[in-house]
Amino acid sequence: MSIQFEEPELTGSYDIVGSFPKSFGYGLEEADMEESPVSADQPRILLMGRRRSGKSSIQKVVFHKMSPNETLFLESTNKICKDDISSSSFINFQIWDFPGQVDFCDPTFDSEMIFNGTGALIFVIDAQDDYMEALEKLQVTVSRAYKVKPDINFEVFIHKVDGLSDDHKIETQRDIHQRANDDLADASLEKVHLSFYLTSIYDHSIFEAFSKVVQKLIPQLPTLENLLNIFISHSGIEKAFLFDVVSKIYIATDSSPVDMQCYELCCDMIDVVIDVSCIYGLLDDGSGCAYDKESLAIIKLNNTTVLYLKQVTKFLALVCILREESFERKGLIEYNFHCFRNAIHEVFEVAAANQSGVLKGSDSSSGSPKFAALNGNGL
Ligand SMILES: Nc1nc2c(ncn2[C@@H]2O[C@H](COP(=O)(O)OP(=O)(O)OP(=O)(O)O)[C@@H](O)[C@H]2O)c(=O)[nH]1
Repeated sequence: MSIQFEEPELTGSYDIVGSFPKSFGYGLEEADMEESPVSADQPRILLMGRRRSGKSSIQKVVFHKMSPNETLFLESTNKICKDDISSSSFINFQIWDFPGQVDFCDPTFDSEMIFNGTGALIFVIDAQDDYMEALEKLQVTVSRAYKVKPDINFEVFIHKVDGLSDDHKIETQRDIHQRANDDLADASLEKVHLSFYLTSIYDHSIFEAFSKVVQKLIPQLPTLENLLNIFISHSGIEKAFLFDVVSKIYIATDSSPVDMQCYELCCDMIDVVIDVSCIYGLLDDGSGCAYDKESLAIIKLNNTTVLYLKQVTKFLALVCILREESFERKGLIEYNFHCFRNAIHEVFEVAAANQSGVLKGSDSSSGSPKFAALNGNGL
């Protein structure tokens, strides 16, 4: 495998002890750009479930780069932990990690306040344990939340599946799916939709699942997918992901199916780029950014595949997979990337303007970007 990096002057100060830099050092040139896909009052993603089901581990591994083995030493959570990740991530949500023993009958539990600002409720079930009690708790939790805010997305993580055989995983998912929906029907809540995911912190499944949860909360998702589709079809690219760099959650991808191996390859590429930048890209005094608007990396694999990463905004990166022969038209890809990047900026500028009540004129995202076609003609 040959690795070719094009990393112009990366500067910044980082603590690189086995984790992502805390001060990510985003380029000041974009500091004034509002990237939030959601309103300023920050909707929440709640992590609920029984004790020791793995809630804090999920939050630490996905958003704080904790290694899965370190989660063995996490102490039990005994009060609601509110984590605001918006300063380092595109994802402008608060993650609220609930203690497993939370009691809905407790008068101090203010369900109105807790569920009202909630976008998604993730209920974590330990698949290695007896899940009957967890299912009871799921039903009570969903009933409570649905009463307060019926449009919450209810997401069920069937977690710790690393300990299960493939057959056992499928059987467990089928059983939990069936029982959970039966319980809701018994409570006359058959119209509530639950989504199920098989997850583990020991592989990329937790990132994939979180990606899907977050995507449902991004109002601009159809526009982003559309832009990615146009970009790849005009550039000879096989697959493209728009990544939140700090969490490795993909906030959008083109409409071709997601292959887990491709996703893992792209996640690994982000790790390599940021690690190399942190180690070799900073100035001697430790100042600068590990990831800025010049960040670009190209990795050629020994199977005629090329990985291409480029900065889109201070939190987002486009990571593409393409064939070596398509990469011969590098100029075309770069030109189309430029159009794509501008379009993404417009999408979020319009979103920010809408949030602040200032509507942009006809030069908004509704105008389609002028991508060049594979034969080189403008569209
Ligand atoms: N095998 C396996 N173990 C996991 C996984 N996720 C978490 N764990 C382990 O599960 C245990 C409990 O994890 P926590 O994250 O503390 O669980 P919690 O739900 O936050 O627990 P409370 O704070 O008590 O509610 C830890 O020992 C983790 O290492 C997983 O995907 N696979």
